[in-house]
Amino acid sequence: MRRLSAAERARIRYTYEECKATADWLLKQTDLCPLVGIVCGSGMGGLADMLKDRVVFNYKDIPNFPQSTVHGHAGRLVFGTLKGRACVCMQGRFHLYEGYSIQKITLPMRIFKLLGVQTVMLTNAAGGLNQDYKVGDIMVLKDHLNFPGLAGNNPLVGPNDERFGVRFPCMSDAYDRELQQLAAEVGQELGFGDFLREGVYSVLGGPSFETIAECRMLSILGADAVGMSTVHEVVVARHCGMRVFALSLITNRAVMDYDSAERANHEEVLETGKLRAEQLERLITAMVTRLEHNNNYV
Ligand SMILES: O=P(O)(O)O[C@H]1O[C@H](CO)[C@@H](O)[C@H]1O
Ligand code: HPA
Repeated sequence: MRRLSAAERARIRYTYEECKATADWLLKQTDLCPLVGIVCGSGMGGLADMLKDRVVFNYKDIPNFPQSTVHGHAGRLVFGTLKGRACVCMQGRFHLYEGYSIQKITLPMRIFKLLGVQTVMLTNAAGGLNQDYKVGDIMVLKDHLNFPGLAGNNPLVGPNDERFGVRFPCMSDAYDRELQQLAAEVGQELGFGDFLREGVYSVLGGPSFETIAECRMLSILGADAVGMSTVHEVVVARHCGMRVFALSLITNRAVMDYDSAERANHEEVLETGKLRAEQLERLITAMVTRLEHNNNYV
């Protein structure tokens, strides 16, 4: 992991004007006006490679942007086209456990909004809690359990700028139902029915993986998968009015049994990402293509 400077750590949030300056800086250097923003989960950075006519920015060169510190998150913002549709893709996301503030790890969502993005497609690697899930399943998120948020760590804590959104945003419609339906249709057409699921994602702070008792608790509470990301981005994306689609690649089975010899580890997470890379790319591409054919979707 790269060491963070004291100044990088200290900064908590950015103003509307600072976010706008970052978005304008990016827009000045590309002719593309992306309507779709994609976030690559751990080991899923290959999704960014499917873009054509790419303009690539390293996070370290983007004003106000944090830096990626996690293996499997390259740290590049990639503009490009997917079947003619202008997209922007985060090849690497930020997590709470990297030491950034929750406002800072979600800054890219506000930059997406100011770039003109209308639909955000988030991906993540997650541990499967649902006993029916297998490693390699793709779970479309229909809802979440926001544990940091329930404990007061919500990215919208602090002064609210109405130019982004309202003080008290609704979250009962966080995951766009039409986009969930679209994923189901496209998944069937691609022959992915056997490994496409829908479920509830629970987010914890990490970076330690869960104990057996924690996994059992999450399962009892209705979670189908567990991870350390995505939900914070969803809250900020919804606050500023973007439509959200999210999926989890089940990279490992959460350990629920004291007799189990399984141990969660990041290497397995990255390996599973590689195994399903092609199907993930096909699903996202087909969905984006369908967005293009129906303006109601964006
Ligand atoms: O959620 P993404 O970024 O895919 O990463 C997941 O993979 C890492 C653990 O292996 C954690 O960061 C977890 O959140
Ligand atoms: N727990 C938390 N985060 C994860 C996991 C897990 O089992 N797998 C991938 N990300």
